[in-house]
Amino acid sequence: MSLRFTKMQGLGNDFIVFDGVRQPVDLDAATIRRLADRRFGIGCDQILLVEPPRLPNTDFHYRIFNADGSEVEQCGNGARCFARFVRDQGLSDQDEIPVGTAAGPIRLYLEADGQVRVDMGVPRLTPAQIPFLAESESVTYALEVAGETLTIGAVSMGNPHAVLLVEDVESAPVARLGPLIEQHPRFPQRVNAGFMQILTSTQIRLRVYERGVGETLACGTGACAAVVSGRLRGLLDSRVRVSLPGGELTIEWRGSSQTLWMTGPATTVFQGEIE
Ligand SMILES: N[C@H](CCC[C@H](N)C(=O)O)C(=O)O
Repeated sequence: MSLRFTKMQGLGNDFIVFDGVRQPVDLDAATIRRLADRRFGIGCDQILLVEPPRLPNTDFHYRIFNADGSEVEQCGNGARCFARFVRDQGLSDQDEIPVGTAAGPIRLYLEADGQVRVDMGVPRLTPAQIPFLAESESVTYALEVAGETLTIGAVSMGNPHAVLLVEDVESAPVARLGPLIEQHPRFPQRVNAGFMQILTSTQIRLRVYERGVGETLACGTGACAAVVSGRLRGLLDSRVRVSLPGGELTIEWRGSSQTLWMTGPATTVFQGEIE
């Protein structure tokens, strides 16, 4: 069976996007791993699948698979590429696109300048919502990792994130601590690990070791989670520029039960067909 696909990227976080509305797409974990492989397959961080709507008042359903084959609840850079894809493929002619995900509905807005703005919903902070094993909700938690006691924030944007403060992202021990945090037993669904350097109250630098992938050039939900954690710690304002290795996102969050907004680019790289 041959499948048409579109290769896309958001700040270097790259995706294979399949139209599951006009062609039947059935992806098992082994197929996903092979498609995502950068030598034996097409190569990507995540696979995005566009499907007919499942939730009321949505135009599409949005499924996300990590390169390791795991299906996950949310992907921020992918959401922006999703909006660009459905417009460019003629699946939608709207500038505002309500989309259902495993984490609930989000709304995508195609902006005049080509950027995409996403209503990412309200951050989830209780241990049960992350999920994270902790006695009670706290702004930060102590996490024992390889004999060290780390101070982390724990935030869900539908998918789980642990956020550490570091002095300098360049020298942060991402390769050493990333996998240890990702697999930590207190995160029963594993976790994405963000390493945040606060530059000012309106600008941070961030590197993310992503669950199911490893370090990526950018992580949209990771940027959201980092700003939430920084703001809860009293270190960040409500509008923050997040500089990731692959480029910059703008995150806006007014705190508590307010919705969080992410704005950034979405780029089509090439289209193809694969057996
Ligand atoms: N690795 C993430 C999914 C992709 C998130 C990231 N690519 C983004 O832009 O939000 C997880 O397992 O929850």
